[in-house]
Amino acid sequence: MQKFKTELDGVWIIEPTVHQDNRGFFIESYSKRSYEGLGISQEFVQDNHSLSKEAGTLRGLHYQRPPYAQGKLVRVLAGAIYDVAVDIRSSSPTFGQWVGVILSADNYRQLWIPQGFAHGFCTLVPDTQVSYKVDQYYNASADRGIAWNDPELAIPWPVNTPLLSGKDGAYQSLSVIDQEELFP
Ligand SMILES: Cc1cn([C@H]2C[C@H](O)[C@@H](COP(=O)(O)OP(=O)(O)O[C@H]3O[C@@H](C)C(=O)[C@@H](O)[C@H]3O)O2)c(=O)[nH]c1=O
Repeated sequence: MQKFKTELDGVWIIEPTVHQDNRGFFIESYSKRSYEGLGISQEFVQDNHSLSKEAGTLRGLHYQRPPYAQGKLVRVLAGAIYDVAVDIRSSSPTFGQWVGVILSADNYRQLWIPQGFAHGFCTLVPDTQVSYKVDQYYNASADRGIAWNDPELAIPWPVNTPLLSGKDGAYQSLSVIDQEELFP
């Protein structure tokens, strides 16, 4: 298992060791001791799993406001996504910057996104299934979002007219969100 830095402090790409044989493959998709060895020692309290039927489905950009902020360990079980983490730590020198990484069932890559980031992804192929562990429970009243097409973020999503939920079509740009709603 290896981890690779991204442009944003705290966000890591993880590549598990893949054991291939004549039947297929085997990976440890999470192991407390191995991830602690990589510096990811959060306790995960919830696992999430979503299916997006169409290519070009965009979910995001989502976060939970403090004190309910979530760290997320994201991977793809089927298909592929362009996965994005946006730094929303008000005191961060990289506030408002983002990283985008392709995660797929074929590359086995995972993205570790700690608390203090908004997260979103766009599917690259039909029937994409995404799974992620989170270190805080879901809290509907703390659920927040940033416009996927915020012109200041200018994220190069793979499609111009993604399939969105009603909620995701209505979020505002990061620059107009109150600092107390973000991460310290
Ligand atoms: C996120 C979440 C949603 N729900 C419910 C609320 C709603 O009825 C339904 C669908 O929720 P959403 O539309 O928010 O699902 P979705 O757009 O897939 O939201 C997810 O997007 C990605 C990018 C993330 O990073 C996640 O943390 C989460 O915000 O599921 C839960 O019960 N538990 C949860 O943890």
